[in-house]
Amino acid sequence: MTSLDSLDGIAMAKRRGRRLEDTPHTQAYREMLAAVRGFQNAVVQANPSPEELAQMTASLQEMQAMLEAQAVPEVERWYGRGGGRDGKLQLVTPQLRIDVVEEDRIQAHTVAEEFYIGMNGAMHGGIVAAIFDALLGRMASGAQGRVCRTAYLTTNYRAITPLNERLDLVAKVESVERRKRFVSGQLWHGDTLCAEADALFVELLPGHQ
Ligand SMILES: CCCCCCCCCCCC(=O)SCCNC(=O)CCNC(=O)[C@H](O)C(C)(C)COP(=O)(O)OP(=O)(O)OC[C@H]1O[C@@H](n2cnc3c(N)ncnc32)[C@H](O)[C@@H]1OP(=O)(O)O
Repeated sequence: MTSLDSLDGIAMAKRRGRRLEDTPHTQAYREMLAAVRGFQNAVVQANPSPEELAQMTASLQEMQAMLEAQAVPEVERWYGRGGGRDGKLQLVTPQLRIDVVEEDRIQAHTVAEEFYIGMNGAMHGGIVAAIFDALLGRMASGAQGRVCRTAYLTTNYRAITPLNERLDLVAKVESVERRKRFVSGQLWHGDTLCAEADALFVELLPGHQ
C-alpha cells in the first residue's frame, strides 16, 4: 500500500472528482472506454460460433494482461473521473448528460444501450437505481462539491424503462438537516413516469473513509 491509498473519503473524492484534463493520452483512454461500451453492447446481443468464442476469449485475455501490467492506485486512476461533455468516465450506468444545474434542482438525460437490459426490452432495475444514485448524489454534492454518501435510496418502478430511447431525469433537494440531504428524483420516457426515487445523502466528516 502506498500513502496515496490511505486518503480519507473527502480527500479522495476531491482528488477523484476533478475533470480529467484533455491530452492526446487521456483522449485515447476516452476512446478505449467508448470501445468497451460498444463491446459490452455487442456481447449481450450475439451468440458467436465456438471458433469465434475461442478467438475472442484469447484476445480478451491478452488485453486483460496488458491492463493488469499498467494498474495504478485508485487515487491515480482516470476511471471514475469527470469526463466533461460526455459525462463521467465510467461503465456502471449509461452516460448521464447534465442539462440544467440549479441550487436545488438538476435536469439531465440519458440513452441506455442494450448492455443495460433486464428482460423484454426493459432496463435492469438495478441500473435504474444506480442512475438515481449517481444523479441524486450529484444533487446532494451541490455546486460546492460536498462529499456525501448514500445512507438510503428507495426506488419505485412505475412503468418499464425502455432501452435505446431518450430518458429525461430530474433531481430535487427536498430538505436539509445538518449533514443530511433528503433528495428525490424522477425518470421519464416522454410523458410516462418510469421510476421515481427518494434518498438520504449524509455529508462525510474529516477522517471518514
Ligand atoms: C452525473 C455525475 C455524478 C457525479 C456525482 C457522483 C456522486 C455519486 C454518489 C454515490 C454515492 C454512493 O453510492 S456511496 C456508496 C453507498 N453508500 C455507502 O456505502 C454508505 C455506507 N454508510 C456509511 O458510510 C455511513 O452510514 C454514513 C456515511 C451514511 C453515515 O455515517 P456517519 O457519518 O457516521 O453518520 P451518522 O452519525 O450515522 O448519521 C448522521 C445522521 O444521518 C442519519 N442516518 C444515517 N444513516 C441513515 C439511514 N440509513 N436512514 C436514516 N437516517 C440515517 C443519522 O440518524 C444521523 O441523523 P441525526 O442524528 O443527525 O438526525
